[in-house]
Amino acid sequence: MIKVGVVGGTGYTGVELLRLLSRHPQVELTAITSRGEAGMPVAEMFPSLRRRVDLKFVTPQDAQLEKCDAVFFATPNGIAMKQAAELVAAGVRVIDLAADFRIRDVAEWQKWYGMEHAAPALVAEAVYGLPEVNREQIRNARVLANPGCYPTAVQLGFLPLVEAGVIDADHLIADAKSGVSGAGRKAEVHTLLPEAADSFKAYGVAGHRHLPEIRQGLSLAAGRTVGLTFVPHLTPMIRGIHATLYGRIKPGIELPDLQALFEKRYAGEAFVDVMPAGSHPETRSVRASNLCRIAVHRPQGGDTVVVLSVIDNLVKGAAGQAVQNLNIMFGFDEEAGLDIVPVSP
Ligand SMILES: NC(=O)C1=CN([C@@H]2O[C@H](COP(=O)(O)OP(=O)(O)OC[C@H]3O[C@@H](n4cnc5c(N)ncnc54)[C@H](OP(=O)(O)O)[C@@H]3O)[C@@H](O)[C@H]2O)C=CC1
Ligand SMILES: CC(=O)N[C@@H](CCC(=O)OP(=O)(O)O)C(=O)O
Repeated sequence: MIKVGVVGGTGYTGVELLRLLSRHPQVELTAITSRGEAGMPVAEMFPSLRRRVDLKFVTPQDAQLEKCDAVFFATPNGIAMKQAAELVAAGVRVIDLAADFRIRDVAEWQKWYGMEHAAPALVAEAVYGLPEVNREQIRNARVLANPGCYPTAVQLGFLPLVEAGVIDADHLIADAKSGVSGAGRKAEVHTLLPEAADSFKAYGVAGHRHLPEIRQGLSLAAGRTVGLTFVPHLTPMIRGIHATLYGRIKPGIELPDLQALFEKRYAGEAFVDVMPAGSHPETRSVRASNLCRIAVHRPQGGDTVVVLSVIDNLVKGAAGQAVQNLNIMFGFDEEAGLDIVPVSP
C-alpha cells in the first residue's frame, strides 16, 4: 500500500481522482485538500463517495502531504510549481494534472501561461506522462507532467501517422470538441447552463495553450518541428472530447495499410482501442473510462487521412491517465483501479 494525497479535492478532476483511487487496491488515500472547506467530510460534499472516502478535507499546507508516497495536484496552472520542490525533497513523487511541467521550453511556457515559472529546474527533470510514448521514463519520474485533455486525444490520434512519416507534417489539422467539464468546476459565465446548452462554438482559434504542448509531442515523434492548426470547440455535453484529425498523405510514397499501422502501433496498449475500419467512435463509448477509442479513415481513397479520436476528458484526459502514470511509477499493474466499463447511455 502507498499513501496518496490529492491537492484540489473539490474540483472536477480532483473528485474523479477520488472516485478512481478509492477503489485502487494498492492506494491508501491520506490527505485531500481544500482551501475553503477544510474540516468538512469529503463525502458530505460528494455523496457519491459515501462509504468509499472517510476523510475530511485538510488545507493545502497540511503536514500529511509530506508523509505521502505520491501527491496529485488537481489544481489550476501555477500551483504545483510552487509546492513541488519541497515535496520532492521530502521523498514525495508529484503528479501534476495542470500544465506546470508539460512544456520543456520555460520561456515558451511563460509566454503561453502568462506567469513566471517558479521551478524551472524541475521542468528539466519532469517526465511527460503519455504512457503510450514515455512508459520507460515514467517509471522513475519524481515529477510527472500529466498531459492535457486535448493533447491526449490529438497526440494519440496522430502519432502512428507522424511516427511512420506518411503524412505531411507541415500541415496537420486538429478539430477538437470538448464537453463543458473541461473548463473545471469554478463558476464562469460561459459554462452556465443557459450559455453552454443548446449551442456550439469554436474558441481559441488564434492560439490555445494546448497548441505548444501538442506541437512539442508531435515534433518529438516526427523528429522535426511540425506545423499544426488546432481549433478547440465547446459542445453542450458534460464529459468527452472528440478530435477529428486531418493529414495529407505525402505524395509519391508507398502508403502502408493504415488500419494495420494503427493496430500495430497500439497492440498491447490497454487503454487505446483501435476500432474496426469504417467506425465512428462516440464519446459516450468511453464515458467514465480511461479508454481512447480511435478510428482511421481515408475518404474516397483520396489524399487525406481522417482520424477520429475520443476520450473522456476527466479520465484519459486527466485523472485516469494520472492514475495510470501512478501505476507505472510504483510498479503496479497498469490497469489497477482503472478496470472500468464505460457508462452508456
Ligand atoms: N477539467 C478537465 O477536463 C481537465 C483539467 N485539467 C487540469 O487539471 C487541473 C484541475 O482542473 P479541474 O479539476 O477541472 O479544476 P477545478 O476548477 O474544478 O478545481 C480546481 C481545484 O483546485 C483547488 N485550488 C484552486 N486554487 C488553489 C490553490 N491556490 N491552492 C490549492 N488548491 C487550489 C480548488 O479547491 P479549493 O478552492 O477548495 O481549494 C479545486 O479543488 C487544472 O490545471 C486543469 O487545467 C487537465 C485535463 C483535463
Ligand atoms: C472546455 C474547456 O474549457 N477546456 C479547457 C481545457 C482543459 C484544461 O483543463 O486544460 P489543461 O488540460 O491544460 O489542464 C480549455 O480550453 O481551457
